[in-house]
Amino acid sequence: MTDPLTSTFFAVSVADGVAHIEMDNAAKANSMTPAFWDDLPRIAAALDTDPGVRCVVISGRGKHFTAGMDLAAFQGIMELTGQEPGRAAYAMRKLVLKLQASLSAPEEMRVPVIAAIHGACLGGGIDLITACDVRLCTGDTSFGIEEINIGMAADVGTLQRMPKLMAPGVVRELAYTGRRFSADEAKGWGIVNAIHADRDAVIAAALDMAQLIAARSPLAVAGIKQAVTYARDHSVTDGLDQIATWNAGMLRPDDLTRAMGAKMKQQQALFDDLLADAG
Ligand SMILES: CC(C)(COP(=O)([O-])OP(=O)(O)OC[C@H]1O[C@@H](n2cnc3c(N)ncnc32)[C@H](O)[C@@H]1OP(=O)(O)O)[C@@H](O)C(=O)NCCC(=O)NCCSC(=O)/C=C/C[N+](C)(C)C
Repeated sequence: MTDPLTSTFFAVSVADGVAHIEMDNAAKANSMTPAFWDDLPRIAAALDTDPGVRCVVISGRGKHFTAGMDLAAFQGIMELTGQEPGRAAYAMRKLVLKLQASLSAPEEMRVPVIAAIHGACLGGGIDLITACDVRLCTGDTSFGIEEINIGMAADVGTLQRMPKLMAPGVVRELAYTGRRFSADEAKGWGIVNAIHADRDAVIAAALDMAQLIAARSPLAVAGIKQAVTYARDHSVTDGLDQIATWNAGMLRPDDLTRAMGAKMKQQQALFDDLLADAG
C-alpha cells in the first residue's frame, strides 16, 4: 500500500508529536500544482488519524511560502470554458468545490495547524493560511489577495475566513485592489501573531509553539479547536451551549488530575494520545 504521506509536492516529517508539512516546489516558488490540491487533504487526513500527532506546522522550502495557484495549471482549468456552457459551468463548480475541500483540510483537522510564512504568500497562499489556526511570518513576507489581478474573485476560502480574522473593511480593500501588503500591516491587523527575522527563525518559532501545544492534553486541544471554530460560525449563546455539551461529555478527570498534579509539583504532565480512530 502507498504511504499516504508520500507526495511529489510536499515533504512530511513527524517528530515528538509534531508533524511538519513543507511545500517542496521551490523552483516554481511553491506554486500550487495539481499535486498540491490532491495531496494536501490526503496528508492532513493521514496525520489527523495518527494518534501520535498533536500539532502541525506548514511552511515552504526555498525563497517563498507560496506564489499561489500554478498559473500553467490555471490555463488548463480555463479550457473547461470551451465546452457546452451548462456542462462547463457544472464541471467548474465541481472543481472549485474540490479545491475548497483541499484548503479546508487544515481547518478540519482535530489538531492545530501553524503556518510559518516567509517571502511571497499570494493568492491561494492566503486561502491556505486563513484555514490554519495560527500564522507567524518573517519581516520580508509579502502577502496579496492576488486573484483580482488575474481577473477573478478568490473562491477557496479567503473571502469567507479572512473577514473573521481581521477588519472586513480592510479585507475588502485588499481583495478589490489586489495590492500586496507587508508583514507589519498583517501583524497590525492581527492576522499574524508575530514577525520573525528569517525563514529559519519563523520555522523554529512555529515548531517551538507546536511543541508546547503537543505537551497539552490532546483531548482538551481538540475541544478548543472545535469550540473556537464553532464560535466563529455561530452566536455566543450557541457557542456556550456547544462547549457545555462538549465538556459534559469529553472532560476527562484523568487529564485534569494529571494536569493539576503536575502543576503543583512544577512538572510537565504527560497525557495519553487520542485513539487512532477518534478523528
Ligand atoms: C513574487 C513571486 C512569487 C516570486 O518572485 P521572484 O522574483 O522571487 O521569483 P520568480 O518570479 O523568478 O519566480 C521563480 C520561478 O517560479 C515561477 N512562478 C512564480 N509564480 C508562479 C505561479 N503562480 N505559477 C507558476 N510558476 C510560478 C516563475 O515563473 C519562475 O520560474 P522560472 O525560473 O522562470 O522557471 C513572483 O514570481 C510572482 O509574483 N508570481 C506570480 C504570482 C501569482 O500571480 N500567483 C497567482 C495568484 S492567484 C491565485 O492563486 C488564484 C487562486 C484561485 N484558485 C485557487 C481558485 C485557482
